Amino acid sequence: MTGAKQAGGGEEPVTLDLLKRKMDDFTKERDWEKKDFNYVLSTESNTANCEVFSFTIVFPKQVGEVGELSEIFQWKGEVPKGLPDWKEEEKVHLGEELSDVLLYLVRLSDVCGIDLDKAALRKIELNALKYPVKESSNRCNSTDDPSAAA
Ligand SMILES: Nc1ccn([C@H]2C[C@H](O)[C@@H](COP(=O)(O)OP(=O)(O)OP(=O)(O)O)O2)c(=O)n1
Repeated sequence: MTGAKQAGGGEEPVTLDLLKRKMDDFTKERDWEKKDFNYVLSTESNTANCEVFSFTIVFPKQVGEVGELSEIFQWKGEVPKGLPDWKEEEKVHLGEELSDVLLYLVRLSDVCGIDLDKAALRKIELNALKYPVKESSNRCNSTDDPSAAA
């Protein structure tokens, strides 16, 4: 990934943590936290640490963004890697929709207290165990989808 401009002029590498912080700032600056997640803070002493929220906006909006992303590929048929035939503005649009999905995902995991870096790395390890190289290679030459049977 490339870098993001820092206040001092240097570049900070783009990480999930940077995106998380930027989304948090974005939401706080606009006072959208309550609106986004409809926080309900308990007033009862025995449940003082109870902080609940419902996904009134962010989760449905993310699902909507996935819809917008899939719409870009509607009627495109099979597309070659790197999208060599696509116009520059189509690629820019694709980048925007991919980013919307990523940013909402980062925000959702942050508010849920999920360490997405850790969870994703663990999932990649689990995937490797589920689909051992020996039994899963040459998938492209096969009409069977080994993941369907797993
Ligand atoms: N409560 C919100 C609303 C928006 N965003 C940010 C995350 C997304 O990257 C982007 C989504 O903005 P829009 O809802 O305006 O959606 P689009 O950018 O897709 O515009 P449109 O739906 O008009 O194509 O803004 C956010 O963080 N929190």
